[in-house]
Order: sequence, then structure tokens, then C-alpha cells
Amino acid sequence: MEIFDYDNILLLPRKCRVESRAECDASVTLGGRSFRIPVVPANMKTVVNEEICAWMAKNGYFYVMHRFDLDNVQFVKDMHAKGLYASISLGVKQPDYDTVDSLADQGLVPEYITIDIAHGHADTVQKMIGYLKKKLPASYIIAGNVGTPEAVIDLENWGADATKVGIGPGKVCITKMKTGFGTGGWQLSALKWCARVATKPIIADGGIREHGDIAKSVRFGATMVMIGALLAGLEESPGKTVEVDGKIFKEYYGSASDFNKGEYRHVEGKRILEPVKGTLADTLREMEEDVQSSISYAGGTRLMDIRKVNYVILGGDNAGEHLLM
Ligand SMILES: NC(=O)C1=CN([C@@H]2O[C@H](COP(=O)(O)OP(=O)(O)OC[C@H]3O[C@@H](n4cnc5c(N)ncnc54)[C@H](OP(=O)(O)O)[C@@H]3O)[C@@H](O)[C@H]2O)C=CC1
Ligand SMILES: Nc1nc2c(ncn2[C@@H]2O[C@H](COP(=O)(O)O)[C@@H](O)[C@H]2O)c(=O)[nH]1
Repeated sequence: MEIFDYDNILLLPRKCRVESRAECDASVTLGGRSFRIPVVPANMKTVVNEEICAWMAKNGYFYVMHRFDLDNVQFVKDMHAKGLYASISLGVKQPDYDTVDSLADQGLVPEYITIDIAHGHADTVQKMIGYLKKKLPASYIIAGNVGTPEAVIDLENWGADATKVGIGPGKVCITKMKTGFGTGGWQLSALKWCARVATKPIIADGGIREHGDIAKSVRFGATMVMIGALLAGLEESPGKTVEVDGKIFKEYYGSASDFNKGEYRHVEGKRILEPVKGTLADTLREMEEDVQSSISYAGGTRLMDIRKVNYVILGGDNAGEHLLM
């Protein structure tokens, strides 16, 4: 199997078919809705909050609200009251089942539900998917996180409408060091491996360090890309603002860090400071322009045209050119 990651892959251009990058359509469809770009901010406390989610929904972007210290039922009510779609996260414990009961009893149907646990290839996830199918059958279910084709096949067979791939490639992730497991360091080839068997959309989660990594994810099978670090250091980002030597940073911590959990047990995440660099609107606009450029380099006009390009692996044992012929 070829092993590579975002920083040692480059995509190869094909003859341009547009006169302006504005002709390239970066939009993507997930769960029957169209979104401006294939990017979703990570469902983490230092990346999204209610205001950011509402703004994203209003402005044509996909979001997934986090599931920590939050009244999910009230969140769904608030989003629907504003005429916006609701996209929530759930775990697999009793309070999560209580949330599902409460939503169903009140006739509240979130348009998207993401079952989000560290090791998503699990009976507990199968059980939650089954419960959601019974209680909230109209919700679109995203399940994860996983890192192997076997897991993608199981989650799809259990009823997931999309899977989230990425065990440990995140910037604040320490899973690799703590457990010896994961896709950290080879996330892009793990994505390719999973995408070969997937029959439903994949959300590539973690490890995006440059805007060009979005196109690389799409090339290797992602429908959507989940991003934490690159969106944690914005003016609106909910992490605490910290000043160091006159420079302004935002706190960014892992959902499995002691900062999120409130205790040091089963910790698989850390806290870092991200320099503050611009607004959410400007960053998403720049990402859209960069994806439009990627589409034009791919010789296409639509996002999925990126899937047609060849690529090279730079350095290492697998180095070489990979042609689609
Ligand atoms: N993408 C990634 O690489 C990772 C992401 N995270 C994120 O951190 C957040 C918290 O995750 P998580 O701790 O799972 O959430 P929860 O604390 O809600 O735990 C979910 C359930 O899974 C169990 N569990 C957790 N890890 C494992 C494991 N390795 N093997 C078997 N069972 C396990 C927990 O039990 P118990 O605690 O008793 O074991 C609990 O019952 C999520 O948002 C998750 O996405 C966390 C780690 C890795
Ligand atoms: N192993 C851990 N992974 C975590 C934790 N909290 C979040 N995450 C994952 O990281 C991505 C974001 O990655 P980034 O490279 O864009 O910053 C996020 O979506 C989660 O899947 C954690 O505590 N441990």
C-alpha cells in the first residue's frame, strides 16, 4: 500500500477549460443540501459556538455543532426558530439517548446528526445508529471517527449516511503518542484506502494545514473536509483570547484533552495557542477562491473534477508519478 500524507503529495494540472476561476463551482451536496465549499469547521468547543453555527447556516456553509456542555434540544429549537437547518453531535452514552428521546417527543428533527466518538468502529455506534433510525428516521446520520475500510463498510451497513475518517491526525491530537494507533502521519492515504470501499460520502477529518489540502482530500475521496486548527485562530473563534509578548492568540484544545473534559482521565488531546489571523468570512471566502483555483488546475469546472487528476508522491519509498490511465 502507498503511504503518503498531505505534505508529500502534489496534484498534476490538466489543460484549463475556463477563462476565469469564477466559472469554477466549489459547491458540494451533502444530505440533500448544497453548500458553498466542501469545508466544515471541527465540532469542537474552541472552533464553533451557537453564533458561528447560525452564521454558517445562514451563509450557505455546512456546520456541525459540538456536544460539550450544551443543551442540544434547545440548540435545535433555536436554529429552527431562525429558519435554519440544525446539525448536532451526539455521543453514545445514556444522556445522548435521553437527548434523542427528548427531541423525538417534542417533534424536533435535526437535519444532521453526527455520532462523534474517538473509536467509532464500535457496537455502541451501531446501537446509536439503530436508535436514531427508529426515533429520528429523517435525520441524516454521519458517524465516526474511523480509519479503516472495514470500519467504513460496517458503519455504512449499520445505516450511517456518511462516515468521518481520521483517527489522530489532528493538530491537538496525542492519540498516536498515547496509544500507538491511528492515521496521524498518513491520513491522506488512509482516506484513499477508505474511499475505495465507501459507497456513501466521506468526511476527511483532521490534518488540514494548508488550503491546498482541501483539494488533495477531494482528490482522494472526501466529499467534505473537517477543519479545526485553521479555523481556531480567527477573530470570532470561541477559544479564550491570550496575549503573549504583545501578540494575540486563541486557545485551541482537543475534545479529549483535560481542558475539555475537566479531569485528567483518558486524555488524548492537548492545548495549543493559534495566532489570530483574520475573520471567519474572509477565511472561508479565501478557501472558496483557492478551491476554485484547484478546480481550474484540474482542468475542470466542478469540484469533483479534481478526482480526475494524476498526482506525484514526493520523496520516500513510494515516490513517483501516479497516472490514472
Ligand atoms: N479523531 C480522533 O482521533 C479523536 C477524537 N476525539 C474526540 O474527542 C471527543 C471525545 O471522544 P470520546 O472520548 O470517545 O467521547 P466520550 O467521552 O463521549 O466517550 C464515548 C464512549 O466511547 C468509549 N470510548 C472512548 N474511547 C474508547 C476507546 N478507545 N475504545 C473503546 N471505547 C472507548 C467511552 O468509554 P470510556 O471513556 O469509559 O472508555 C464512552 O463510552 C470526541 O469529540 C472525539 O471525536 C478523541 C480522541 C481521538
Ligand atoms: N486525538 C484527538 N483528536 C481530536 C481531539 N479533539 C479533536 N480531535 C480531532 O481533530 C480534528 C481537527 O483536526 P485539525 O488538524 O484540523 O486541528 C477534529 O475534527 C477531531 O476529529 C482530541 O482531543 N484528540
